[in-house]
Amino acid sequence: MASSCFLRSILFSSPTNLSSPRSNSLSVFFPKNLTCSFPTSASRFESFSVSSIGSGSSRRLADSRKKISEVRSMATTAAEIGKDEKKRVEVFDTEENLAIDLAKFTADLSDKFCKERGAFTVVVSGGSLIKSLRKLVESPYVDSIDWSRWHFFWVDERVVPKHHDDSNYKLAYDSFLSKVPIPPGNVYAINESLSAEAAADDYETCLKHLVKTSTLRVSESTGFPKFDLMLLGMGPDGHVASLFPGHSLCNESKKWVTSITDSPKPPSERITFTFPLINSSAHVALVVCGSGKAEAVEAALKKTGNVPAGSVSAEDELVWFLDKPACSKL
Ligand SMILES: O=C1O[C@H](COP(=O)(O)O)[C@@H](O)[C@H](O)[C@H]1O
Repeated sequence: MASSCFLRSILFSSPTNLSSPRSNSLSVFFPKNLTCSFPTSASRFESFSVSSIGSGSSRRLADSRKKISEVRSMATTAAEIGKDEKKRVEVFDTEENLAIDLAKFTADLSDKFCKERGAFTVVVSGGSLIKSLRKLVESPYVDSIDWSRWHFFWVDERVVPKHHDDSNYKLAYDSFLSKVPIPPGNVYAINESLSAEAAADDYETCLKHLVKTSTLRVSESTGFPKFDLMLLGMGPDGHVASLFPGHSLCNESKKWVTSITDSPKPPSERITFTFPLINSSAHVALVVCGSGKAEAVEAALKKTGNVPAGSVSAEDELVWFLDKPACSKL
């Protein structure tokens, strides 16, 4: 059955061309279950240990001219610690470098899935994550990514009009969707004219339709849809999507999409993917910046507290993208 999922036209605008500075990631060691990134050369370590946030040294200026293709190789992944080979943490000296690496990470997955299956299913959160995606709509990615193969979803949405400042659709549209040629029919926004409950059901129906047409894969282990990539932010309280600490929705095990009418963070009415759906994704990136989130990062990664972000997993790969302030408690 076709869903009434609201499909919105996308405007097109010219890409901007910006130089691409390199990124730097450093090692963070945790008691268990993590694979971490660390610098493999003295220059990379020096670059971090001098707290190069906003640094204008000539070395970094020279580095900043290095090609974007070098960025990822410099953030060498290594050192598996513990059992969970699917989880790793990358820490960047600046949010700028994080954004560069996140763009490369996303573009590489886009290439892989477009080649393998002719489609790339991407889910985004709202909030600060969207700003950290800005490098994707710049050169070289804006021209090299096959946007026609993208299918674009939201992990959660506030039940407000699409032009409302609280709308996650508006946030993504203004700084991302309006700048790339994703076919309008591949952008799956909620039908905000419905109640929260009906909008969640409608979105789930939409996903079921996409499973039937094989646009969405299904996880062999869970039976839930398996998105190729989920790009998530985290709130200062450790919430992800609209799954808040202590809320019963965190325990939902059957529904794919559900509604909340008592969100502790306004607006109160929202729809959200459930944990089983989120955790059936092939790849998940959890992107967290700022010292205001350091305690929640600690609680999630060291398992010292019960925060929703600590329950996020992925079938193939979960990567935490952190800036230095966000990992200050680790
Ligand atoms: O309300 C929400 O908050 C979270 C976190 O937002 P941030 O601005 O602190 O990064 C976001 O991931 C979620 O999508 C949004 O609805």
